[in-house]
Amino acid sequence: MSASFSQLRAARQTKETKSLVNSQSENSKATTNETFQSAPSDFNANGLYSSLPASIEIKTSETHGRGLWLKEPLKAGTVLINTKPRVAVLSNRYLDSHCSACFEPASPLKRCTQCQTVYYCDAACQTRDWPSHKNECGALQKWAEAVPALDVSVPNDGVRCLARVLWKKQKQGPESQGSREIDSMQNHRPHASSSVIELQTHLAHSLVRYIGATSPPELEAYGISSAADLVNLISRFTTNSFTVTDPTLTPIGVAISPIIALINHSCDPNAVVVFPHAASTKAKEPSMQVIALKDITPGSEILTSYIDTTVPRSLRQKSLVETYHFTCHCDLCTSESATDPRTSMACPKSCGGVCPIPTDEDTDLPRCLKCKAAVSSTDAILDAVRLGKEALEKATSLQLQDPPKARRLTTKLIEILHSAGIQPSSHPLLALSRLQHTLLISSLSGNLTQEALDETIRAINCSVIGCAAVLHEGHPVRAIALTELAKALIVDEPEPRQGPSITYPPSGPARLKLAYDTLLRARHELLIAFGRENEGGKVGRDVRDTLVAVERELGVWKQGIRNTIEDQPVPLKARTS
Ligand SMILES: C[S@@+](CC[C@H](N)C(=O)[O-])C[C@H]1O[C@@H](n2cnc3c(N)ncnc32)[C@H](O)[C@@H]1O
Repeated sequence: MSASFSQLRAARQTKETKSLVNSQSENSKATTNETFQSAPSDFNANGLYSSLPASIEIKTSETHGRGLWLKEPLKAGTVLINTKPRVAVLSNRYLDSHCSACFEPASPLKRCTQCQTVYYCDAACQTRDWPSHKNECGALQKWAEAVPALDVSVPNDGVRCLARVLWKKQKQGPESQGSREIDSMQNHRPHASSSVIELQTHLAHSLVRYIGATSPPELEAYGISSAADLVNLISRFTTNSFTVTDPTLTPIGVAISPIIALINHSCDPNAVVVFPHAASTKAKEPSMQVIALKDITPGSEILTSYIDTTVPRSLRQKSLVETYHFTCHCDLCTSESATDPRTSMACPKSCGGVCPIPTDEDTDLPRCLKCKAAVSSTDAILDAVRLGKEALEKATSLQLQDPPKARRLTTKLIEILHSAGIQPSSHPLLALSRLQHTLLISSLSGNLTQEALDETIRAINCSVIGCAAVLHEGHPVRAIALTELAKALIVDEPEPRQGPSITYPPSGPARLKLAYDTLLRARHELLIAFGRENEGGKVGRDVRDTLVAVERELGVWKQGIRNTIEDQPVPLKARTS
């Protein structure tokens, strides 16, 4: 079986943004303790959210604002909402490698001859994108002429996305359904800190310059009659935008969907937002879907996660407050369990139990939950965790600029944290493992050695184990990590080891069998993560095809063994008996 590492994708950010990989819980405590009311019927009477499926209704509460609630039971892996983003832009980084209409990577791509900035697969993609690109084309040219340096010759992703919102508003009119849905997205401007206001003001200046408005009356065509209107729009964008991801969850763009933005957050979500890539041979545009991660009962709120839920509660709460201005009261955040796998380490007496990782705030020594042994070497553990966090920050910032350095840093700190007994699901070990796994995949070349391949497999296996402990079955991050493990296991071994396999990963036929079992697990999870009706998205369909090929190979191998056995001379003893 031969596979290549070029198929395995790298560069995924450890940090999730509200988007892709949103996960959630069935009934969070917050929802059970409060009164949620069906939204006034004028939501729909006004024509807002008219594309909401009949199985879903909008309800409101004082603490959460509006949210989406399910009226019918639904199974994990069911598509709850399938919509086109209102606007979407490719990130600057991918403008010359991906088509700006369908967001697919292609080579060769055709460049827009006017702005020379965006690329398309073909004339069909270009024609489809023209209504959105029309204003943008001229604006990009003017921007490039005016800027002082090449590295800022295209405005940032946020400015380009917001400009597309404004051009759409101008075309459809400020009173159109689309414009009103954008205007009714949650706005946190009154709660913004002074540093956020400064940032938003800066963004507002860039936006006005980019769309080419030179006086306030010109902005009225976009439904903007004051500076406050402009900053409100930017504030809504911050709270409600989504990260567009490619099939392996690499962030490649930014999108806005007012309907999907109605979904509230839980750190233990019951649904995820994905860009599954249609089952058709060629996706025409990035479709955005909300998929049930768990079986959901009628009368439950649909909840996704806005943030990376593999990190401990304190970090989750910090990013939710900073970006979304609320404190989460989901089951995961309010439960008192001493055994959060995000903050646990092995028993210091190696009894097989776990204990909480010590913190600076502890007044008593943490103890093993099984044998009650105390963790006495708290200073050494605190040091290891602190170093791990510093290395994670540094390696994350170096991952694009200097990947070998980032790789060395992650490898060193993973070893230190392992020796300190930190569990693979704990922070920052899991984050470092995920980063290392990504970096190792992208570093593999044609001259692959057995050692490098096995090291990569072990690293991916660590992140699979960690993710499985903290993310629900079928979570896209978990499903993709399993897929990458399976794909690494089927790469041809440069020097297969002889004799019985006692170490991980095994070699030879045992490796192929492990690859097959891992592919089966990955397929099961992909069907949930990216939807059964999408056949698990693009990756799910690839895994299905790979499974068929591996089955054939395993069949040949089993047949070969049978033939070999049948070809053996009958033992002498048997002949005489
Ligand atoms: C994307 S919007 C979700 C829809 C929003 N509730 C609305 O009415 O438009 C995100 C905002 O909803 C609120 N929100 C979301 N999840 C919440 C939660 N679990 N608890 C409290 N507020 C929440 C916060 O104000 C957050 O900034």
